[in-house]
Amino acid sequence: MGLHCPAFYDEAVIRRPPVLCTLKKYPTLFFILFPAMKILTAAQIRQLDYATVSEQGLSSVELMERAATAFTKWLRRRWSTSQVPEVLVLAGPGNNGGDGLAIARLLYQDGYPVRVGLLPAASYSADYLHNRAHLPKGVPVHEIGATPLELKPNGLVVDALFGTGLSRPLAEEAAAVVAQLNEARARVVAVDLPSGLLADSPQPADSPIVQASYTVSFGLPKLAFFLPQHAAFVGEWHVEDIGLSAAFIADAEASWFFTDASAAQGLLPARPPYAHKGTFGHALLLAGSRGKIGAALLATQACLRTGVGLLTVRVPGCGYEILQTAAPEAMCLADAHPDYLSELPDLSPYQAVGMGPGLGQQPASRGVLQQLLEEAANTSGQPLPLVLDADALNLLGQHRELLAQLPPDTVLTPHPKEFERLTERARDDYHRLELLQAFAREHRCYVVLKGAYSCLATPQGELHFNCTGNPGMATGGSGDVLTGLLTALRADVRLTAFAAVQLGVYAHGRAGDLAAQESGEPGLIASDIIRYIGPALRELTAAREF
Ligand SMILES: NC(=O)C1=CN([C@@H]2O[C@H](COP(=O)(O)OP(=O)(O)OC[C@H]3O[C@@H](n4cnc5c(N)ncnc54)[C@H](OP(=O)(O)O)[C@@H]3O)[C@@H](O)[C@H]2O)[C@@H](O)CC1
Ligand SMILES: Nc1ncnc2c1ncn2[C@@H]1O[C@H](COP(=O)(O)OP(=O)(O)O)[C@@H](O)[C@H]1O
Ligand SMILES: [K+]
Repeated sequence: MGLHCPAFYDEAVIRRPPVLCTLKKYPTLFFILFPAMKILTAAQIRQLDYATVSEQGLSSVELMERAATAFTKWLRRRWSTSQVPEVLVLAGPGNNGGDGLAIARLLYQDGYPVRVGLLPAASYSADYLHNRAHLPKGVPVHEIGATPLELKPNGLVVDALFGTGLSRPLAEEAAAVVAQLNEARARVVAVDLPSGLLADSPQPADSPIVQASYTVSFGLPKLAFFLPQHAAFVGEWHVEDIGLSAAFIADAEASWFFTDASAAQGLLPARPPYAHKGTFGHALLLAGSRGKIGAALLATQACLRTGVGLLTVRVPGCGYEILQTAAPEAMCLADAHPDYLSELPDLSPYQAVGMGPGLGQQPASRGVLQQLLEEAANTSGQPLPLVLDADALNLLGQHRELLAQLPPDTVLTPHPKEFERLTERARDDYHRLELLQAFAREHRCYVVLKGAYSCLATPQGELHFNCTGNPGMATGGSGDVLTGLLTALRADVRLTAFAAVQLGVYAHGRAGDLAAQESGEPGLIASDIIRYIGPALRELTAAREF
């Protein structure tokens, strides 16, 4: 999906049976749910191909036909024959090109005006040759690479040059074709992957890569789709089910995952009928400084709306009346200092503490953070769950010696800039993921790297990409809402740390999506997200068991 692409907020998605799921903004497309929503490497995807063929007694050409049929159905749903003056299918020499030739045949049979451009190569895959031989005679075919592409205005280009078999950057004829497509700003639909893009690993910054408007992929999303640096190449992405081996996917080793509706559904236990407020925990928020009490208030309201049993908020003196007036459900402890936090209250009543929104970076507030880390680690039994955000992270970045004191399972929610302050400047998005994985492992914490596909790193080194949220949430205060939400879920002792963070990040994005249905993306403000936390959590709550 491209960061620029229109969001799609469809409440119906979560009402689908759990076996079907959908990705983020494209609930029109769904695929079979595998137990853990894994993202496989290109090498594993090749093995998956073989496993599917042998398990289901298929020929590889039959699997290719499934892929081509799925792609063609997708295209037909989007554009009718009368809406496109021409579909130019560009086919490379491997199975991606084979898919393209099968797609050209199917589209031609459906009545689309199809033309095929073949990229010459020293050798071709067997399934490519099969589909080349079965291309109907009525489809005009010509070579591409040496001569300029002739692109019809408003025509569609199907990019089937290279997919997961790409082994090196594109050069010569292939690079020339990509340059022409990109220069012409052609409307390109990529088959499986935009040609020239590696599925799961870094490549030189100047690699020729097709800038697709849409990418229609098969079975599972590729890691490359989740990285902001690829938004201009991948465009709006979709994954189509082609019945790949569920058994192979279930057994495959993976450290990359994605959280979609099916993965998040049921993560929140229903409230027991005889519950009392103690059942859901007492949370403490340490937030706000003069001029930024709003951040504390947003976190407060989000924490309340997430269902915390009791909430106490510690704000500087200037925030006391604001908090008491705007959030009567919360208790308020005013700090002795009027402008910023200078003292840590007694932690014994609390099941979780959130710190950071609007905090400021005063030395006294750093002292509060330091004391919090020490006391949270030294509580009897399990360490006190912490959620650290915003200026709490910036203070950690300035005093990295404090990182060694993070209690295990602490949750950190940096945006990329804050994460950089905790580690180092990342060369690219892949390097940032490496830093993220290493940081979460070393400090035995959960880190939510916030963005379009927020990435949750676990102490075990897993990376989970979240599939909810929209660009309307790129507005001040959205992160404060997440802090409040996560603090409430960490105070709920019924949830593991992982479930609380995975659920919280998903629900935050889902609340933003529901809010955007009402307000539109530009009109969305952080308070709107808070109003939809309840409806988002209702969707995700497990059935009550007696
Ligand atoms: N698994 C699945 O789920 C399914 C997969 N399917 C489809 O198969 C696709 C993968 O097909 P694939 O393995 O044949 O690889 P593909 O991308 O066509 O390229 C390989 C060819 O390109 C060549 N080549 C490589 N790099 C190059 C370069 N830079 N410049 C020039 N040449 C280069 C390479 O040559 P070599 O590296 O050996 O020199 C070889 O000839 C996958 O993306 C999907 O579309 C579906 O049909 C069914 C379900
Ligand atoms: N384009 C986007 N798509 C999805 N979610 C987004 C997008 N932009 C921002 N968000 C979400 O909004 C929140 C912004 O947090 P943050 O940058 O800390 O904002 P602030 O500090 O202003 O509260 C994060 O949870 C992030 O994942
Ligand atoms: K392609």
